[in-house]
Amino acid sequence: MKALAFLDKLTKDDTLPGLHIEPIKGSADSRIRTGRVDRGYRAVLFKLTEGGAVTYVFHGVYEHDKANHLAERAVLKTNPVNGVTEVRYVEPAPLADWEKEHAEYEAMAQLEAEKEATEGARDTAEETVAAEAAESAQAEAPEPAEEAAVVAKPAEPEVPAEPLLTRHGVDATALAQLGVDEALAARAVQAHTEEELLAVAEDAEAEWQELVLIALGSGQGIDEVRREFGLDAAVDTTGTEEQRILRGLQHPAALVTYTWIEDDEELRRVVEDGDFSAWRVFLHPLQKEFVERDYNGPAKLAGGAGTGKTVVLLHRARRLAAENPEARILLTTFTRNLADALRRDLVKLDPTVPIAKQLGEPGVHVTGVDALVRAVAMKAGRDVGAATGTVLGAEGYDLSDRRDAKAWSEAVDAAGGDLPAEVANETFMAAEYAMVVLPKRVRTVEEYVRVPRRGRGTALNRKQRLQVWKVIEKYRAAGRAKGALDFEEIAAVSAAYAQQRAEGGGGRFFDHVLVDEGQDLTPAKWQFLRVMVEPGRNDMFLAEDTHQRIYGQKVTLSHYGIESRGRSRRLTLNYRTTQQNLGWAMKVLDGGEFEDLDGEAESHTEYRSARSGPKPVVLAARSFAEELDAAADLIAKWSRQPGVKLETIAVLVRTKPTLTKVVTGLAERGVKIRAVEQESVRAGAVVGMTMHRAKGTEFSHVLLMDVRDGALPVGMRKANFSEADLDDALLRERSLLYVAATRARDVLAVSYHGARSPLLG
Ligand SMILES: Nc1ncnc2c1ncn2[C@@H]1O[C@H](COP(=O)(O)OP(=O)(O)OP(=O)(O)O)[C@@H](O)[C@H]1O
Repeated sequence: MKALAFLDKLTKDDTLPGLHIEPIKGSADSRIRTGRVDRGYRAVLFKLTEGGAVTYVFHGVYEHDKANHLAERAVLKTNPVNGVTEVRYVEPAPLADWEKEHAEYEAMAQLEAEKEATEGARDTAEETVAAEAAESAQAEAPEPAEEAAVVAKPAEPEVPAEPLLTRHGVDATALAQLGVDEALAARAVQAHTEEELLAVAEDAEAEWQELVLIALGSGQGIDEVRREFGLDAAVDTTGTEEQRILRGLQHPAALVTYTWIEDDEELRRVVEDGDFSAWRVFLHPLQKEFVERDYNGPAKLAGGAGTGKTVVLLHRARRLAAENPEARILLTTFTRNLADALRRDLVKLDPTVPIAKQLGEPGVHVTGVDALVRAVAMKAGRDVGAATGTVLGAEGYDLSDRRDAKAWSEAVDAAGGDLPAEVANETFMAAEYAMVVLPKRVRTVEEYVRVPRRGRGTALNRKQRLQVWKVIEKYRAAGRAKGALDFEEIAAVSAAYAQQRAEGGGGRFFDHVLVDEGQDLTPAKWQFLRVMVEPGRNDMFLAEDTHQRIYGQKVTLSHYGIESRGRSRRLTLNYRTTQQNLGWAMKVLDGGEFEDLDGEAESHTEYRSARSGPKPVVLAARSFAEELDAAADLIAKWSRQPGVKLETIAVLVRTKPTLTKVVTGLAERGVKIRAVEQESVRAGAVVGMTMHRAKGTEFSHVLLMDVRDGALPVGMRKANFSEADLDDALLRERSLLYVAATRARDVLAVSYHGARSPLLG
């Protein structure tokens, strides 16, 4: 906070007396300056003067003596191989210590910030300040949790004979050609395991070098890394040193560390917020590319949990809105809670982004996809008849009436026949309807016996198809009698209406469509989103993580008219959680087979984090009461740690009834906990949530409870499931545990009583 106030004053006037900007005698770089942040801490900066303009490069805030120690040795220069501007030290220094103190300072500043009022309006900046990312207090590695009652620790993997980078075909020469420091490269090529490489990478003085090593260690090809970080361009050596340094600060690799605070409005916002949320300012080069690039058709961004897919969508929405204030931009996702979070974060990113409240208004319209489907259906009004005719072969539905949950089993009973149990059940029928019948607009038995059933795991012969259609007819007849539609039907009807409206010259509802959590959408919803926008430049941008599919069936977009192949890329660096938590979560995925929305096999082995922390703890108990005791103790311990607020601790469980029991049980043991369902998280209590509700959220400490055999995977009536439906249901349970585990930023713990869940391996 104080660092931000310092930066703010500096952009106004660097001669302000309170700043005490001073050179250091005998410093290795004559540009170095230190400035007063408060009694005990000083900022370290470089002052560049070029063509009469002054630019400060903000290096960080340190305790007084360390600041001087650093300032004596730090040198700002460009990397001779690639031109990236970096800070180097004339002699190796114990950076880790300084960083620790830096983080302590941030934690202290955070506490003080709570007491202090934020400063008011700002004047226009005269200088430009390139600010280095301030390590946030939350990035501080917490104390390892004590491993009480631990029964299961992950087995230590065997160390392979060949070093990690050698196995990926990378040697010291290749690293030198990228511009990685010789000493760092020499150590990196010796690392045998990912953990060792991560430890080496953490010592990199330049952040881009750390990220490059992590990317190469995860198996990313060297050419791809070179392209991603802009290391393939020829170095421009013209001009003065000052000019080269300024140019090197604009390099894609430098922009992971430096940003330009020229825009006073931007700085004011960051200062007033009292937190320098890195995601608002610093993007990974690949994230930046996704924000800025134009695509001639639907583009897809895949990526593991916490790789910043949502961050990219928010920046992209803002970019599109800034480029064309008249543009109608849809930012949508699966649930209302997630849409609310997207809206909040978009406003946080930039309160000047126009938010469209009504369908058809210019600006960014942020809404859950079901709400949008209904809004479009309501718009259709009387015109909806033609659309229901196209989809269902009948008219006269009331769009506000929903089907009830038992409708499928009633239809199965009413149709009779001798279908095998694994077909004659609600799960199979609802999926057949959503995956084949509705998206293919099947209205008659003749159409149904001929329709391709691509992607459906269970084959049906002609006789079985006739019988399945009987069930579907019963289902439709019951709906018609009530005039009611289910969620999928209304999406298909709204899609048909929007299509007919566009074909009749009525135009589209949006100019750009951005979708988060795409893996959870059904075919009818994809078809609906497809017709919201005219095919063409920047029409659709989709973010997905197939490993996080926890609803519905696997969808291949090209089957439903959305062709993103050739415009698909993947983010692999996890910004949210530690390597230890991520490693644990990825092990959960090991037993499953996954395909993305392009129908390509998706692996999770490339996901990495640059952060380190304690290993996840698994607590075993003999009874539910004992599990609650252990959980209450653990939460009490977490909440006593400095800086940990209750609402940053979450307890996640598989089902709503378990949530009720856990919240009651923990409250009886003195834990201040609140169950959170539709509403958003409020301060002052530990958060209890179902794992489904936790999708898209994050907490510093996460405890997954009741992860026992019989509770996760949740009990299924297995006899009634076809093999394919059972496999898919189990895959979703696996994904759910992965989603839940990847909500933890710093500390993850898992508990169960009785026998552990088979998903724990
Ligand atoms: N470039 C960045 N710099 C710093 N932090 C970042 C960056 N990108 C993302 N983050 C942070 O990482 C976390 C995860 O980001 P985000 O929610 O966008 O990821 P996601 O891929 O959508 O995750 P999930 O699929 O798990 O919901 C957030 O706390 C976000 O602020």
